[in-house]
Amino acid sequence: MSEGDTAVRDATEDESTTESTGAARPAIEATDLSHAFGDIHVLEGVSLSVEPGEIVALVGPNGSGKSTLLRFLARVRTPDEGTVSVGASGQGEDDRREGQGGHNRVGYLPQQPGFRDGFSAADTLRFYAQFADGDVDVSEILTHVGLVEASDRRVDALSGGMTRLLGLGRALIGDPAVLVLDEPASGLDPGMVERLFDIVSELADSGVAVVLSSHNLGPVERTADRVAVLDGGRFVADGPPGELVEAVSAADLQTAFGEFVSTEEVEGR
Ligand SMILES: Nc1ncnc2c1ncn2[C@@H]1O[C@H](COP(=O)(O)OP(=O)(O)OP(=O)(O)O)[C@@H](O)[C@H]1O
Repeated sequence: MSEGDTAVRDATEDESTTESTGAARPAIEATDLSHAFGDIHVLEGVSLSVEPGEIVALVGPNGSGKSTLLRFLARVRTPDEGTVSVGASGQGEDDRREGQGGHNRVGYLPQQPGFRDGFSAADTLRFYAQFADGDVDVSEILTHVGLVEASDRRVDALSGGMTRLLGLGRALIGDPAVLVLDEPASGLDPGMVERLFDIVSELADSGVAVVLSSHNLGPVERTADRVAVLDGGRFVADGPPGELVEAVSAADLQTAFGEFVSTEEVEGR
C-alpha cells in the first residue's frame, strides 16, 4: 500500500512534529495506551493527540476498540498501560480551559447514555447542571440539541435518538474544552444526523476539541478534520479524510475504509 503510506501516519510522528513546530499544546493527548480484556488485546500502544478546535473521527470495524479508547479519553476507565492528559498547560490532569476561566472537563456521550426514569429531560439536565461551575442555561442546551419541544417529556418516554441527543446535552454542560462522543449519530434520522454534525462543527469552530466515533462515513468525510482508522488494536490510517481517500484512490471515505481495514468479521475474536 505504497500510496496509502502518505496518509498512514504514526501518532508518535505527529507528536514530534507538534513539538518541532512549536504548535499549540493539544487539548487532549493519549500516549501509548494498551488494554486487554482477558486474552482480547483491544488496544496496543495507541497514541492520539487532538488540538483545540479539531474534529477527529475514530472509525473502525465493530469491536475494534473505539468505545474502549473513548472511555479512556473520557477517563471513565483506566487503561492497563499508557496515559491520558487533558488541558493546555501540559501539567497532566489539568482541567482548565485556557482563556475561559471556568471549570473545564471532558464532556462525554457514552454509546448508550442512561438516565434515571421519571424525570423530565429539562429536570435531568438541571440535575447535572448542579455539578458544573457557573450558570448553565438548560433551555439553551435543549434548543441547541433539538430537544426543546421535548423539555417536559419524561426521559423514559424519549425515543432512542432523543435519548442520545439528551446525552449530548448532558455532555455540553460545563462548557467542556474537549468532547468525547461515542457514536453520537447512531439512531438519529437523516435530518438529525446532519444537524448533529453541524452542532459538532459549530462547537469545534468555537475551539472545542472533538473526538467522536461513527459508522456514518458520509458526514464524517464532510465534517472531520482528521479520520483515525482503528483496526487490530492500532491505528492503520490517520489523516484528513481527503488524503485518506486519495491515498487508496477511492471514490469516497466509505470505499477507502474497506481498503484500510483487514477484517470482514466482527473483531474481538
Ligand atoms: N467490559 C468488557 N469486558 C470484556 N470485553 C470487553 C469489554 N468492553 C469491550 N470488550 C471487548 O473489547 C472489544 C472492543 O470493544 P469496543 O466496544 O471498544 O469496540 P467498538 O469498536 O466500539 O465496537 P462497535 O463499533 O461495535 O461499537 C470487543 O471485542 C469487546 O467485546
